[in-house]
Amino acid sequence: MARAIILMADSLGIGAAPDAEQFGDLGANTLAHLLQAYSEEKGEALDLPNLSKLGLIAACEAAGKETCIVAQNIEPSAAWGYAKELSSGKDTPSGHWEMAGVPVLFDWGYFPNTNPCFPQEFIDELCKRAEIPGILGNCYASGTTILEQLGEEHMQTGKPICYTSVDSVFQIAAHEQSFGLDKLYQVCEIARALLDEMNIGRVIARPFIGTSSADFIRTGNRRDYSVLPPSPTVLDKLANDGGEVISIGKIADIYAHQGITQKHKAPGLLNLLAKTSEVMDSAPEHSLIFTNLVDFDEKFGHRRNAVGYAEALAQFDAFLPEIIAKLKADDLLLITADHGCDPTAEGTDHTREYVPVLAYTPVMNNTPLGERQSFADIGQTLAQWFDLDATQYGEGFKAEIKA
Ligand SMILES: O=P(O)(O)O[C@H]1O[C@H](CO)[C@@H](O)[C@H]1O
Ligand SMILES: [Mn+2]
Ligand SMILES: [Mn+2]
Repeated sequence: MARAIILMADSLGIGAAPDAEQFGDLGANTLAHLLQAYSEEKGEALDLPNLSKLGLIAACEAAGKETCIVAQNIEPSAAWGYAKELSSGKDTPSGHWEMAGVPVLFDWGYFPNTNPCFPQEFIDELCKRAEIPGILGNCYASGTTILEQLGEEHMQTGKPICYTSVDSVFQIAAHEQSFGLDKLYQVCEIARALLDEMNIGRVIARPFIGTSSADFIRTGNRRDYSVLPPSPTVLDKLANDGGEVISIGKIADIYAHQGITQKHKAPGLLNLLAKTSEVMDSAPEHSLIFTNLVDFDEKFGHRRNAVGYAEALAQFDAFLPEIIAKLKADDLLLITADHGCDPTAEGTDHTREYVPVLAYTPVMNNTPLGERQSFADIGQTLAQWFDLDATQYGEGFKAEIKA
């Protein structure tokens, strides 16, 4: 019996994927570029000793073919590699589901980048069923910028702010008090039902508080309404085998609550890490602790805040010894990402990148894992780790790391 802990660093890409050009992402490299921006602004290199020891810098330099500016580049004492994505999109569910053994090989529905961008019949039906007087937005937008532009009008009119991006998403922002959180969730559920036939991956509730465009701020009550993964993931396999699948943060929402046996939420990077550490004390054998570290993406990647991203990464690095110290002999620690979000790229969208595949266990062979052909190699490795039936996709690497 064994356990596994996945720390999903949301958006920590490590170099443009071979198909990046098709996504307009030639030259993207989230990690290398945030390190560069940090050293330019601060006049000194960021120190990531623990991530470096786990092979993050080695993986980035191998995948992205760019030098990473770090204070010390320590020889890895873990298994490290990098993976490219088979799925057709560079969105969160695609990256996650592929990592759990189910790549998204169909095309999601997307809204056109026009103004307005949503079909009128859909909006009419949404307003009728939700009993709302209309919508604001109806365009591609950054979720924080659109609050500054339309938040006050929303409070005056009661019309929710609806927007999208290059991802397959329909996002609804509304004020927690003036519109009401429950009402926002209801509108999202109605939208979810209407958007299934358009194959839209997620409807996302984006509640916010504040009194004017000067102080609007999004709250932790975000909720994602995802379609179901197209087939059972390794999470379902483990849960069906009597294992515990413990979601920390957004994981349960991303997997549409499939194959999850326990859920914990916590606000912000350090609280998510602290919750992970706490859960490690009690999680039984045959359990997966799966944590999504969303701040990297939401607070820094999409906001194109490279220095903030770097500082958050240093906080993550500093927390790692506590997690590593709690690992038992048969525990597997995996660190990876679901896509890139290069904070130095144009626009505010994700970037199509390689992701790190870092694996550590107290009793192991330290070995380079090389270029992995799919994120699904992680799911297959988990299937091996927990003695489950093999997943359809992915090459597992348990034999390479197990001493
Ligand atoms: O700008 P915000 O609202 O953070 O939106 C981002 O969050 C969405 C879901 O991850 C992405 O599609 C991206 O557009
Ligand atoms: Mn993500
Ligand atoms: Mn994102």
